[in-house]
Amino acid sequence: MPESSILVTGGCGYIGSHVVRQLSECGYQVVIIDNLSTGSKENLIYDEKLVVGDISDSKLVESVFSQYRFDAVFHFAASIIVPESVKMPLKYYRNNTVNSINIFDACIRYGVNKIVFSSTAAVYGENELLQVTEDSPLNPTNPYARSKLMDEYVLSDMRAALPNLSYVILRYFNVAGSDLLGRIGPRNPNATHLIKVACEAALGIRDKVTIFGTDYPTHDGTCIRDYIHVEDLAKAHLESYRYLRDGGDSIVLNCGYGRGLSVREVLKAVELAHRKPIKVSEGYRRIGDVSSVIANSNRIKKLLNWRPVYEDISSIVESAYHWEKKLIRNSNSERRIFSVNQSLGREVT
Ligand SMILES: NC(=O)c1ccc[n+]([C@@H]2O[C@H](COP(=O)([O-])OP(=O)(O)OC[C@H]3O[C@@H](n4cnc5c(N)ncnc54)[C@H](O)[C@@H]3O)[C@@H](O)[C@H]2O)c1
Ligand SMILES: O=c1ccn([C@@H]2O[C@H](COP(=O)(O)OP(=O)(O)O[C@H]3O[C@H](CO)[C@@H](O)[C@H](O)[C@H]3O)[C@@H](O)[C@H]2O)c(=O)[nH]1
Repeated sequence: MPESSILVTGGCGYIGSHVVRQLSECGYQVVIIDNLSTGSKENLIYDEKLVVGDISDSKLVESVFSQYRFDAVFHFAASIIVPESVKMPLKYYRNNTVNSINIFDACIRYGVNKIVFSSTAAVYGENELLQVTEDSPLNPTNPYARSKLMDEYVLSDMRAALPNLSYVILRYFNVAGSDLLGRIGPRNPNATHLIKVACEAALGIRDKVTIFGTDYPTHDGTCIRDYIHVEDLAKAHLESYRYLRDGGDSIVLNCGYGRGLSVREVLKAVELAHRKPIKVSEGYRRIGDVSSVIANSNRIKKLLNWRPVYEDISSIVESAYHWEKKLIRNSNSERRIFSVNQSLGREVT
């Protein structure tokens, strides 16, 4: 029987690849399924085993589960853009709910009884609370959030039917930043996330950043979010796995720091990293957005051996900013090689 490993769906994506990197650095064997729709092979720096394919493909999923012996599944693969989910709801219910069931079903059939699942703070929706706990009312306001909440219900029902199964559902708040050594980071060129967009605007990839709504009932009229560094979030996954291996029961955990920052405050932090003002315009509210969502993170601190390390917004923004700079440097040097080869009449592959 082959040595047991961890299956990571969506492991070439932004968050998944940081988790894969940390798992490899801790000596775990990792197998990844990714269709590379938004992820990239370049995010795998330790040459982990990658199966390029779609989790909707039952035959492919079957062949992966039958080929390896998995101790756990970390399920990241999903579509993640809130405004797109409002325009294309079925894409989200299909990829995030139906396709997740495909993976969960394989877990049951192959006796994989530990699942770490990527959920979202978006399941809380609009709320009047200073901080949301895992037991706060759930009121998702867009198809993306509802598609993820359905997965949570599916896992909870599976657990009720199969006492051997245990899961950790991690409700991520707003994830940002990148690997501190600048090896991996968010690569999607069509990013919509505030910090990436603002860094791109600072560095001239976009001409400006637009604030979506300045009339929210918050201290400066812009939306408030709890931004978490991707390195801290990745660590929460490794600790979740250890918790499950130690026999921990199924749980839902908020992954945030418990402090909220407005859009304007985030833009200030980007200007500080850039050491110059960035071009900002004020626009209308974006459909599907809620005014404020901040984590109460007492439970994760109590149940896992997890303590935030990069809580300061400047750490998050600086790593994001340096990553964007590196992407620009790399694409410029690729362009230079391309034009040198062209002028030498070489075929460029
Ligand atoms: N980024 C955030 O702020 C945030 C917040 C809350 C929750 N999440 C959740 O975290 C997870 C990862 O998000 P991310 O930001 O890394 O996004 P991402 O788009 O970078 O990563 C998703 C990965 O899944 C792959 N993928 C998508 N559909 C697939 C399919 N059908 N089959 C195989 N591979 C598929 C993509 O190619 C990509 O590599 C998602 O489940 C998302 O809902 C993200
Ligand atoms: O160009 C931009 C981009 C964003 N925003 C605002 O910035 C805030 C954060 O937006 P964004 O970075 O797009 O994240 P969210 O829409 O809050 O959603 C993220 O965070 C959620 C958890 O809170 C996850 O579920 C989602 O997957 C993830 O996209 C929101 O108020 C947006 O209106 C702007 O004003 N201008």
